[in-house]
Amino acid sequence: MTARTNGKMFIRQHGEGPSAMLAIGTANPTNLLLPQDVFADNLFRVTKSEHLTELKEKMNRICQKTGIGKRHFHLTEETLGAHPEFLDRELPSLDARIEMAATAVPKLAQSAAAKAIAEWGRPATDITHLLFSTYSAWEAPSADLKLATLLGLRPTVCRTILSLHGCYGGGRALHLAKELAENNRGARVLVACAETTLVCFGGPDGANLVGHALFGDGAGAVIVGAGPFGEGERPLFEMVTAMQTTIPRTEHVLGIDFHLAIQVPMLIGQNVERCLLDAFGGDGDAPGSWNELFWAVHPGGRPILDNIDTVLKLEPGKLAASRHVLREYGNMSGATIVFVLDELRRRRKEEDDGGHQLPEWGAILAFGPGITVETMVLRSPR
Ligand SMILES: CC(C)(COP(=O)(O)OP(=O)(O)OC[C@H]1O[C@@H](n2cnc3c(N)ncnc32)[C@H](O)[C@@H]1OP(=O)(O)O)[C@@H](O)C(=O)NCCC(=O)NCCSC(=O)CC(=O)O
Repeated sequence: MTARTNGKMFIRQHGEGPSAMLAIGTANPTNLLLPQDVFADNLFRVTKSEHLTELKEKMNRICQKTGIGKRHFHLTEETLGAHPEFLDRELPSLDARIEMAATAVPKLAQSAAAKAIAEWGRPATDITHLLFSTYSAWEAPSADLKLATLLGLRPTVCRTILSLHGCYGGGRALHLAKELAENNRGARVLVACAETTLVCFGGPDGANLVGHALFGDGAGAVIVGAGPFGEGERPLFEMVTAMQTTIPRTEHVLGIDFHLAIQVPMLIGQNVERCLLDAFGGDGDAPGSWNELFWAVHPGGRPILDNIDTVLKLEPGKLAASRHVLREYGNMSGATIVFVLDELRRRRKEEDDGGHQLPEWGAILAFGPGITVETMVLRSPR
């Protein structure tokens, strides 16, 4: 676009697409690290629910099947002791949760973002846009301003907060960052995602066991930019195309509380291939076998990954980065996909150093309430 105003020529230039991820950082709260095999004991003890023996047995059965080894949490037994209202749904607890999250969530995001910025190697003041995705912080001015201040971003940084997207928030933020970077020459977009379960935490009941067994706390950050790339900037994954799909008539099966309908893994399994074909621009342009790709899939739960393996006929190990993140951290909602991308690039580097032939093309799949699927086609620069 070119326009002439007061004799001055304004030219809006586009970046040289496609955009790319230039650096990745992750962080977890250090307050509490719980192995999954003691999670039920801990939960029922700290919530004074040990008399609910059948529920606890069921919790143990569920925990064993999650594919999770451990998770990090902001909330500790000590904090819960000071907030008995977090355990009793009859008592008002929203103000206390909001106040706690207002500090904890931007700080967690800061830890991840500082690592991404350090890897990127340029000053934080070179960031032009901030996209902060979280379901865990509700206040105004919003948590993106706090994060920008903590990081020392410049006053003209364009901030946007993405709220309540849940587990597809990371995918949505990356998708939006791609569009911003490609449409604004020189833009460097900081994507930050941070989630903490303290906003949904409650005493165990018949409906929230699976949520308790799956979710953990964490933050991820990615720097996204399009060419021309500066000295020292190294594209990790090119972001080639991106799509969002809402699966019709599934709006009631997933919410940002701990209630997850039992059909979720099946519904995702039934729909991912169509989303992928659309993202690749139709059946003719998709790879002959999905095994030709590398994969970054949101590990919403073990059966979700199992179903994707089955419907896409993936070879064992194709979802290894997702299974690793699920095992080490659990489901950290929108932040999880950044952990998967980080693990994926680590594994690819190791395999490359070992002389293995690596797939050039890949895909991101992230899911959340809606049911919404964010799909992105990636390419790894040679
Ligand atoms: C809960 C599981 C670990 C159980 O593993 P399996 O299904 O292999 O085992 P299973 O069939 O023997 O089930 C064990 C027990 O869990 C119960 N069970 C299974 N799924 C359930 C659900 N969604 N809600 C309530 N109970 C459930 C079964 O009835 C059974 O109870 P009993 O033992 O009494 O017979 C797994 O199904 C799982 O991870 N499900 C969650 C997947 C999911 O919806 N993820 C989306 C997360 S949300 C997300 O990522 C996006 C977002 O939030 O935005």
